[in-house]
Amino acid sequence: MAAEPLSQKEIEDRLAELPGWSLDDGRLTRSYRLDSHFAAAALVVHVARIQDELNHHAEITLGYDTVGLAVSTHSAGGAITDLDIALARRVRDAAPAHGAR
Ligand SMILES: C[C@H](O)[C@H](O)[C@H]1CNC2=NC(N)=NC(=O)C2=N1
Repeated sequence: MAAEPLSQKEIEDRLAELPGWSLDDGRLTRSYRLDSHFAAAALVVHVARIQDELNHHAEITLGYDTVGLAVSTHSAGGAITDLDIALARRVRDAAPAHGAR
């Protein structure tokens, strides 16, 4: 079944449990800072594994000590759906072990 677009209120309710995540230009976004470039790259690899498990993929930007994520659901016309929320929750739970903040 195709994922349904979330309403603004549903997005806001879910964002309340996703510290640092926000809605930016219609995409769910978060930027993390890490202790080194290698730590940032390791987070990218970890997120890539999560994304393949979920079959849902964000645009990822690797900087010197930063990782930027931006996601929406292409198959829902670029809307925010629970697939985006599920990915953000998995990343939220995985990031602290990398020292991401
Ligand atoms: C065929 C495959 O299921 C789709 O292309 C998946 C892959 N990853 C995806 N990622 C995102 N962000 N949106 C999608 O609609 C999507 N669809």
